[in-house]
Amino acid sequence: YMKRRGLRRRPPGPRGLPLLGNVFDIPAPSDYPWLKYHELCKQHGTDILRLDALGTNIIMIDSLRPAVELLDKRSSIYSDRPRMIMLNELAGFGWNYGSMQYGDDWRECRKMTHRELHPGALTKYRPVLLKNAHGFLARLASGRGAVPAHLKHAIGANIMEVVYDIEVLPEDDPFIRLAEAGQECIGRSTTGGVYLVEMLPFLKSVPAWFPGAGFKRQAAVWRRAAEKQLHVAYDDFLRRLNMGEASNCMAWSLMEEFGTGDPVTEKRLKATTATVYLGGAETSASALHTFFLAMALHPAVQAKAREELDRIVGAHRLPSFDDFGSIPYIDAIVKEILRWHPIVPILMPHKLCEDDVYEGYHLEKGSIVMVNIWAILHDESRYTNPFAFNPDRFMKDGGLDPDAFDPEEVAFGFGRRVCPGRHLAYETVWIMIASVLSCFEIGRTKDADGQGIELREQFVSSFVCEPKPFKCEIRPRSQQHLELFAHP
Ligand code: HEM
Repeated sequence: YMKRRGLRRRPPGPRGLPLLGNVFDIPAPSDYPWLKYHELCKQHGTDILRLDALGTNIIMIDSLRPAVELLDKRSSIYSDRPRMIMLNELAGFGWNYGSMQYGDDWRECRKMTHRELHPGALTKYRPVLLKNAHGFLARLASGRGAVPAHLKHAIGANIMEVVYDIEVLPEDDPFIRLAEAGQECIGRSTTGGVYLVEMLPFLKSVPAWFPGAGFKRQAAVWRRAAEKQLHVAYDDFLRRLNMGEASNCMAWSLMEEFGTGDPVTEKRLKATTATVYLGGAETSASALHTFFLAMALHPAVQAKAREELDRIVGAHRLPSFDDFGSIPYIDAIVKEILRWHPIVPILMPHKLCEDDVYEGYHLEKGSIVMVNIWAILHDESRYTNPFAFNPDRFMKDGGLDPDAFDPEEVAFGFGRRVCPGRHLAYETVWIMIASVLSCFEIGRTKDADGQGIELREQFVSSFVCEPKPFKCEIRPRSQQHLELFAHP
């Protein structure tokens, strides 16, 4: 057997050190790992790279073909997740089905989510998305506060109402704050290479006071956030349900459908709603933050979008979901936002649960498989001039070009783990963008001499990627446009 094993060809990668393998080749999360991994793949002339992290194989996929071939077409063996000790076991997020291992609990949670968030079911939540988009316009018109905070509020408001029928407070809402804490924990604990405990599971039993066991103290803090996120909103929903006050929302429909008599079902229902709350509260806000930067940098794109909005929607009403599918340039902007600086540049890790062979390479059972989403969406053979923000790349003869490769195929992941919130995310981002561009112009902030101050295309390096803080000016297009929505 050893002999056969020795003959098996593994995917290329940097030569590792004895025992430690490639721990020093694994890019730090703060170091734009998608750029580093792409570089490594180029150095080794491969689009499927192998690294050894203390005995665990990491397979990093750098192009579309192997991603689709393995994660989509062979999804029955590529849909597990690694153990994620920090997140699932130490920090108490084991209920989060996004990081749960493949199995019945995960499958049932996904089914529950799909039932509520597939495109047909989503139409019942469109009024919520529209209302919160208008609330966002009012906040922009107020001239107070910063865009990212308004975005987090609008997206948080959507998710709380869709999932639990909870109306959030105008400021400082505790449910939104909880979601932020949860996101921070996920972001910091899942980025490969952060916590040594992932690679050396025996460290899990080191007591928290032991020098170097800072991860345990951190986990204890996150554990409280994890507990709250699972229980607080759900309990609030149950309380209102008992008083006959909770109405149509995800928790309510799932309860109608599945009942709560059975404790296993109730556990799954609670985990499903909490996972959607966790997964849905930040990602779309980051995408929209990217949108504001792109618009401040590209006035011509705004002008073109406004021209289309004026022609299709007119100047006397705001866009609504009746226009969904009929303003192609807005879809082109959404697609380009997903592509230009992908919100999740490196796919959440999948785990291969059987030995497999791809193009003569042996891929070992237990390997952690990741995809460089950023690299696929910047592949020059697919997108000319990939670093430029250019929605027109998706347009042809005034409509969407059916031959342009759609970033949605990649930006939301692959196979059985594909993002279950992708339609909700798309519709949310779409209505927000259409609404904002109908009423406002986004421009550079001017300095004392009336010159636009320099604006940089800089992004944070983290699991969920968004622009670094920047200043821009948001001007209503006219008084008439302001009168299209209620504002204080
Ligand atoms: C622009 C917004 C979004 C982007 C770019 C995005 C992207 C992703 C990606 C790349 C994955 C990993 C898929 C994989 O492992 O193959 C994922 C998983 C997930 N997303 Fe999203 N997402 C977005 C919005 C949302 C929203 C709004 C929700 C909630 C409704 C959500 C809920 C989830 C959940 C629960 C998972 C885990 C799925 C599983 O492991 O089975 N996401 N998302």
